Amino acid sequence: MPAIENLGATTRTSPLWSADKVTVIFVLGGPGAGKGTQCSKLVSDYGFKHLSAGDLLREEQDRPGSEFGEMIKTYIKEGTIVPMEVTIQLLENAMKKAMEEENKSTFLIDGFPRKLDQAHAFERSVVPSKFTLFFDAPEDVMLERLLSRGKTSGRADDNIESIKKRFRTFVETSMPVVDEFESQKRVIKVQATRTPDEVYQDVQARLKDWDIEPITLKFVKTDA
Ligand SMILES: Nc1ncnc2c1ncn2[C@@H]1O[C@H](COP(=O)(O)OP(=O)(O)O)[C@@H](O)[C@H]1O
Ligand SMILES: O=c1ccn([C@@H]2O[C@H](COP(=O)(O)OP(=O)(O)O)[C@@H](O)[C@H]2O)c(=O)[nH]1
Ligand SMILES: [Mg+2]
Repeated sequence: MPAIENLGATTRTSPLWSADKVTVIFVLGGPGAGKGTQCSKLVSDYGFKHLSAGDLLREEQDRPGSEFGEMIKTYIKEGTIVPMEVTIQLLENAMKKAMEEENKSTFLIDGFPRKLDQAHAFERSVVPSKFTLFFDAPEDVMLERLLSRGKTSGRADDNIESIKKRFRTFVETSMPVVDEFESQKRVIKVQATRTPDEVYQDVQARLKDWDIEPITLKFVKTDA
C-alpha cells in the first residue's frame, strides 16, 4: 500500500463512487459490542469486504516510516477520534484495493464513522452509505468483554483506563452519528447482549428486510 502522503480524499466535493455501484454498510456500536465478531460471520456468508477502521489505523501506526504513527498511537490510547482526513484516506485506499484485486463492491465499514464530521465527509466525498448496522449493549456487558479480550488482544486500549475514556467518547461523540442516521431511517438496531450466534440470527433476519441475502452455493448434480 502506498504511503498516505496524499490526503486528498476529503477535499472532494462530490462522491468518488455512486451508491448504485458501491454499497457501504456502516457497522457501529460501543467498544466491545461485538462489531468485529459479527462482521467476520457476515463476510463468510455474504461475501462482503470487511474493513475495520481501527485495524487500518493500527496498521498505519505500525507501518515503518508512517508520518502518522505517533499521532495514531496517542489517539487510540486516549480513546479519542483520529482526525478524519487520515481515517477516510485509509478507508478509500483499502476500498480501491479490494475493488481492483478482489472485485468487491459491497463493504462493511466497521467502527466508522465515530464522529459527525467523518460521517458527513465520507458520504460527501467517497460514497453515500446504504444503512448502518448498530449493535446495542450496556456498558457493563461491553466492559466485561473488553477486559476479557484484553488478556490476549495485545491492544494498547483494552485496559480499564482507556476503556473508560472510550465509553465517554462513544456516548458524547459517536452516538450522535447513530442518532442522525436513525432520524433518516437508515439504522438497523440489533441487541448485542446474547451469544454471538443469537445476535447473528437477528442480523440475518434484519438484513432480509433490506433484501440482502446470503450467497448461496448451488451444487448442480451431474451424471457420472
Ligand atoms: N455476543 C457476544 N457474547 C459474548 N462475547 C462476545 C460477543 N460478541 C463478541 N464477543 C467477544 O467480546 C470481545 C469484543 O468483541 P469484538 O467483536 O472485538 O467487538 P468490537 O469490535 O465491537 O469491539 C471479543 O473478545 C469477542 O470475542
Ligand atoms: O474511525 C475511527 C475508528 C477508530 N478510531 C480509533 O481507533 C480506536 C479503536 O477502534 P476499534 O474500532 O478498533 O475499537 P473497537 O470498538 O472494535 O473495540 C478507537 O477508540 C479510536 O481511538 C478512530 O479514531 N477513528
Ligand atoms: Mg472491533
